[in-house]
Amino acid sequence: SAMSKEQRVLQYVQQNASRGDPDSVLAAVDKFGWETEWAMNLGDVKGAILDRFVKETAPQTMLELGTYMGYSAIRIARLLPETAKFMTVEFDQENAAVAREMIEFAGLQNRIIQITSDTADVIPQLKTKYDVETLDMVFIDHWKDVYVRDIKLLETNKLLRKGTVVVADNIIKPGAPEYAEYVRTCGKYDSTFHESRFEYSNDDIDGLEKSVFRG
Ligand SMILES: Oc1cc(-c2ccc(F)cc2)cc2nccnc12
Ligand SMILES: [Mg+2]
Repeated sequence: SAMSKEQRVLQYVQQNASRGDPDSVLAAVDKFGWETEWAMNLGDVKGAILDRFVKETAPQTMLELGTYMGYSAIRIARLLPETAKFMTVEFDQENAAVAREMIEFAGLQNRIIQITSDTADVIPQLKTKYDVETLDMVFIDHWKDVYVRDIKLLETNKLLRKGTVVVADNIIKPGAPEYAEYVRTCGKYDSTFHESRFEYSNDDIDGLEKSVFRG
């Protein structure tokens, strides 16, 4: 059967990037996104903001909700030391399969623990099954209507500690208003909005919310 868009992106990466070179993989995905087919990766513009947050935080334990094709997992993992523990969770089996190959092509399969499951099932297992004590950083980029459910699950499962940095994509487009309202008003976070551009768009506005848990 014909290839999916995600498989076309993977093929473009395999034919145009250098194996074991994460920056060339990111550049290829971004070139494809700008010039050929839009896709819902974080992209280069918002990606540069996430890079800055990851460098500032230098997390030893990191969690990503929503792997998609693996683009932001590669963005994050390329900045982490060998000793860091980084888990990324994807529910869709086909996207997870593309991500596994993209991460392997980038040579980062030893830096990334890829989990194919529902985040609601994984979060309560992180301490017991994945040997996590608390998380230094979280990147939320899956379905907007489960952002609030999942950050509350992180809280109730005692996975956040004073200073844990939670970054969320798509605050404007498609929008996560309940999430923004929650982190900005519940009193548990110091939250700031970082305006940017929607992925592979010169016109549409989007942005990342950065919320530091007060402990
Ligand atoms: O960055 C994103 C953008 C969109 C999206 C799709 C279609 C539109 F028209 C607008 C926005 C969906 C997303 N789902 C999960 C994670 N990230 C997403
Ligand atoms: Mg997104």
